[in-house]
Amino acid sequence: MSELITLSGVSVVHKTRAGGLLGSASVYALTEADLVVRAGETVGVVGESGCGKTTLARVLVGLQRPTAGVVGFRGRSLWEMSARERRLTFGASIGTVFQDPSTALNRRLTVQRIIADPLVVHGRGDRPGRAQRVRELMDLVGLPTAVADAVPAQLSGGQRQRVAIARALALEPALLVADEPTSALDVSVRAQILNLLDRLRSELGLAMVFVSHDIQTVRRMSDRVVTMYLGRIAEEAPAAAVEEVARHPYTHALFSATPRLLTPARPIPLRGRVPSATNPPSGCNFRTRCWRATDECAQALPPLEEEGEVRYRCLHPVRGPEDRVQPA
Ligand SMILES: Nc1ncnc2c1ncn2[C@@H]1O[C@H](COP(=O)(O)OP(=O)(O)OP(=O)(O)O)[C@@H](O)[C@H]1O
Repeated sequence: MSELITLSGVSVVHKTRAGGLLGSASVYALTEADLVVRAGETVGVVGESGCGKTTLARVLVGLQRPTAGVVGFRGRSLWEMSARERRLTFGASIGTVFQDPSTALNRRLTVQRIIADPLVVHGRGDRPGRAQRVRELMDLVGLPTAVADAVPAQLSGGQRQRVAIARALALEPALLVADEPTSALDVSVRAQILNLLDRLRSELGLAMVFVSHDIQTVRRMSDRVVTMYLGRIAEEAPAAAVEEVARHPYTHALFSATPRLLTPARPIPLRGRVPSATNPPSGCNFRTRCWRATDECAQALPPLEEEGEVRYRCLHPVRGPEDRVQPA
């Protein structure tokens, strides 16, 4: 599969005034991320709140310029393109769906105007051609033609997210980046939107980056799971067998935190919160919450290990059920 987007050593550091009298503080939102997204595949990104998932998504869609590293798009460096070229080529190739459709859509515009917007901005087609394309897109995402002249406030949450998805697909992108696309929706419509995204990626051959804090959803939606912790990619593993093949304790901790029907939850407590991104722990940044950590974990960032399709950074990887249990 050809490479669509590559991140090489990509970091995003925000300077804030949180330092008060001491001056500015640095927030390490994303640190030295290496990632490849290939045509047609779905990459799921998972981690707790504040782990840098949205920052990664914003880098992938070109909304966030990295403070270090290279974002490559079809072999070219994104931030070396002119702004015009970036918008015309990259902007048209990547669609974005964010968490909350009520804030992502212009409240004053009708559904058909919202969906047509990217076509207008990119000068695609004439007026009748665009109207035809809007009808096709509405049909594709399951929106009834009756809502074409409605404004977002007249729609349900699920319908609003369908509008956002239709708009994201208007320019026939090669990649759709969906950042927590169902988190703001009622539980009853979440499955419908996930099914829609699943159908679209197979029907349209789309590549997708699917971001969620819920590892079960990420596993279901993806070919590959990327686990993020405190701004770093901790692990990458094939989705189908992730629970068995994952080596990083954090990936297992995320699984243990999800409710399950058939097997009892594993006894891995994910204690406390993610530490501050202003002052991340040295070495392995998960060590302060990890039941397998030793003094060695504080010394240096663990090297990248590769076992088949699994890539992780951990000195004490999980290799069997006994490693998943916290010692008494
Ligand atoms: N513009 C900004 N200025 C300062 N800090 C920021 C900014 N954007 C993000 N951060 C910080 O960067 C870190 C990563 O944030 P990010 O939103 O990427 O995490 P996330 O995993 O998407 O979390 P959530 O699930 O809550 O959206 C957090 O500590 C956040 O507070």
